[in-house]
Amino acid sequence: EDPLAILSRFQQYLRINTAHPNPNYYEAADFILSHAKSLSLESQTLEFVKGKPLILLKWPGKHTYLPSILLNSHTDVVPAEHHKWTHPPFDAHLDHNGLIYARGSQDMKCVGLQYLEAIRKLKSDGFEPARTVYLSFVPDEEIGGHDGAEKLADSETFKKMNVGIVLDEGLASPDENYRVFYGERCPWWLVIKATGAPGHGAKLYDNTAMENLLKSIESVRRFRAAQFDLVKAGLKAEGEVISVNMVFLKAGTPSPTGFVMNLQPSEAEAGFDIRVPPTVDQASLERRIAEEWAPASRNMTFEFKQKVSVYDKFGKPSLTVTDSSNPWWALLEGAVKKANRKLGKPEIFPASTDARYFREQGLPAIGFSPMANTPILLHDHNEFLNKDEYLEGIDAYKSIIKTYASFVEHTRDGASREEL
Ligand SMILES: CSCC[C@H](NC=O)C(=O)O
Ligand SMILES: [Zn+2]
Ligand SMILES: [Zn+2]
Repeated sequence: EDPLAILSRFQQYLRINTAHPNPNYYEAADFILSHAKSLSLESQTLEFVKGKPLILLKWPGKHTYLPSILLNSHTDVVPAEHHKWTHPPFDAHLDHNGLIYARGSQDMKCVGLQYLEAIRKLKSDGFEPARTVYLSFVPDEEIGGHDGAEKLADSETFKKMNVGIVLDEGLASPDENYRVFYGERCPWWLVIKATGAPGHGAKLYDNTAMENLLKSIESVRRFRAAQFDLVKAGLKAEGEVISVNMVFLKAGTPSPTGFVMNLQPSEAEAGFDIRVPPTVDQASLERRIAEEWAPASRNMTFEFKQKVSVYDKFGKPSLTVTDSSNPWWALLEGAVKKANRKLGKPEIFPASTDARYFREQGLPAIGFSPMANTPILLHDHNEFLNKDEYLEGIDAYKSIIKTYASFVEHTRDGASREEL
């Protein structure tokens, strides 16, 4: 097929404005459904929450008893500051260097459509899957996924799908190897609050709210620096340390001209975006927060706006095993190799994706977006993807989907289930 036709379908998807806070979900749904129809895939629109359609597509496999493959992607994108872009973020402009500029070109409309294009190619080759392949196009990932992937993973529909492996998004790779993720850090959004006696701005006294809060901030900063040093020294990867970033400070007594300057306030608070690797002992971080960052002895309290457990529902760290006990790894590696590409060392995703809802269920989930030789531009201005990288990604998925969908587990005596 003419690559321009393939690229023009990608551009069409990118031109649908699904940015928060008002994503045009129905237009995206119609677009995906029309593709599904042209590919003769079974389709279903699930609306767990009104106005937020989730599209589920099915390519039935020959062996319905085998666990299925789920290819997940989110249809929403983060907002863009239009005037700061070289090309408008929803034009999907293809420039003379072959770069397609658009919000969602990396995160992650590329992947959603690459799945479909790969299936289009496999179908035209006459390939028939042994395992059922599902595709989910979910809303709301960028705002937490609660009305999207989380509801899907908790649903009866999902149980019936008998999913055995999930593929979801990864990150672009500046070098020639694709990046691949076996887990992700858990978001803990912490608010700490200090109280203290108010008093005259000229008076030095102990236990003010500001002083109490500052002691905590100093303690958090020391911890942050120590974690960051491990990364700077090359001892740990970004996803292997706990990140803590202060995201707001709130204190002071407002006045018509700003803040009252000679009054020490009785309350002060700060917010932190903390990301916790699933390899971390959760209880010890909880103790640190309660004893060092917000100790009651210093008149401090704390609250989590969000706190995702590092453990799955069976109490195990929410990580997908990367050794030989998980055949999907070797299969992925082999399939990527067949497409003449290589995978980097498995990493922990530094932020959050919908994959956590599937790992939470105890399922293996792999984060992977086939973008090599590409700067990491997700959520940035001028997000772009090279057209050839996009097209090669389709071939990578073609190989992966073919490999995964043909995989028939072998029993210990070497006979496949099919033969038994
Ligand atoms: C934790 S809910 C928000 C999810 C968001 N995901 C992508 O950026 C993130 O901040 O990681
Ligand atoms: Zn994403
Ligand atoms: Zn994102």
